[in-house]
Amino acid sequence: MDAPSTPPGIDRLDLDLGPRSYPILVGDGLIERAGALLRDRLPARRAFVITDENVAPIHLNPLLKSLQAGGIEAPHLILKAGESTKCLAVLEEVLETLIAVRTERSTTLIALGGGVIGDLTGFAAAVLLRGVPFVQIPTTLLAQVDSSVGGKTGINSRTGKNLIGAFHQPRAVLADTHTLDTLPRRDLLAGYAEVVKTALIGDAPFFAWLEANGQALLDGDGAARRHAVLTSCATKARVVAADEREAGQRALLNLGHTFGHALEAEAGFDSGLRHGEAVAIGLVMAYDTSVRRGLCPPQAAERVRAHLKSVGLPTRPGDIPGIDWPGADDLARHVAFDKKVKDGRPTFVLARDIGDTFLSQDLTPADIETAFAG
Ligand SMILES: NC(=O)c1ccc[n+]([C@@H]2O[C@H](COP(=O)([O-])OP(=O)(O)OC[C@H]3O[C@@H](n4cnc5c(N)ncnc54)[C@H](O)[C@@H]3O)[C@@H](O)[C@H]2O)c1
Ligand SMILES: O=C(O)C(=O)C[C@@H](O)[C@H](O)[C@H](O)COP(=O)(O)O
Ligand SMILES: [Zn+2]
Repeated sequence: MDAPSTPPGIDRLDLDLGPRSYPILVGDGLIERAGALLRDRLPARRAFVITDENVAPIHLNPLLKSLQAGGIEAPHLILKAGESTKCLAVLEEVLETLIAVRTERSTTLIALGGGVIGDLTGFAAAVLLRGVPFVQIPTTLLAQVDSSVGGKTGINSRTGKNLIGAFHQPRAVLADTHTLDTLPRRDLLAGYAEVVKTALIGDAPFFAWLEANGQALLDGDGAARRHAVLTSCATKARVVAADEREAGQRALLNLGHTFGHALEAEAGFDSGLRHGEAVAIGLVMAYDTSVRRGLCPPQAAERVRAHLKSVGLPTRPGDIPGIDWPGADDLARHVAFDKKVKDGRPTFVLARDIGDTFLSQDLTPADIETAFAG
């Protein structure tokens, strides 16, 4: 993609993937400027916006107005909000709608919403007509710092998280940091867990920065939010550029996720448990397990737990009200469905310290069950 100069007030990063490279634009008010920012980046001035019932009343009209002003024709579809939307039945509804309105190969799908809408829309774009372009307009902290970047798209199977999907990179990411002002606190916090994860995998100074500034970020400090979004996207872009399809080191971005995905699946995708909450608990499990195996100093695990707790994130399954958890043995068995299982053995991301993580196939079934038992 060409690299036209970035308009004032907007920060730009680039995910470098040769012909599939794309810009990540971060700033306040990007939705109102989307038409101007996208008009010369799309293969045709034809798009289709997919969003959800919570985002639509707040952010859809400004986007449609802006697209129209940019000469981009864009019908839209509004889906039910929440994790249970990331499923085959809704994917079918989306695809049949897109086919019925005669979507062409040069029509760009626009995902306006959080990670659920981004993952589902991206996957629809990957398979419709064997692939159409798509753009991410992430409206949650989680989507701005993580899910909109990197091209992992997909849905949940009845059994497990993201088990049906494809790598399909967006043409551009427009992260409008103003949208975070309307995000419910619980979802803001859930997104913050992925920021912490990003720091923990390889950036100890960023973790220290979060210990000092995380609360301000959560309380609405615009400069802190922008710094966190840019730092997280820069790390993610670097990791993905080096290993787009997770042949190796990209799996570090899965820190806490093997535990977290088992929690999400066993709780049920309609339980209300947020992905970021499961990741927060999974981060603690990964650090505690690393301590138990003698790999990591206990002070590092304590810092992780203390920081997550201090901002109000859960650190144990029991911290989430209203979920009837299965036993640790059932949770441990769920790990067999993880996409990182190789030769029948699960791969975990373990830690040597804050900002120092590595992949391991050495955990025993007993280690895993102990982790879930807490
Ligand atoms: N593809 C990836 O690399 C990747 C990375 C991390 C997470 N994920 C996936 O992302 C999903 C979680 O994403 P999420 O946390 O954004 O959840 P989400 O998409 O369900 O959004 C959270 C809630 O916030 C509402 N919302 C969104 N933006 C809003 C706004 N600006 N104002 C008011 N309400 C708003 C939504 O309607 C929803 O109710 C999970 O399915 C997870 O597996 C994917
Ligand atoms: O982009 C990645 O790579 C990640 O692992 C980011 C994760 O935060 C994200 O939850 C992702 O969807 C997990 O991917 P999965 O392959 O474990 O389903
Ligand atoms: Zn995640």
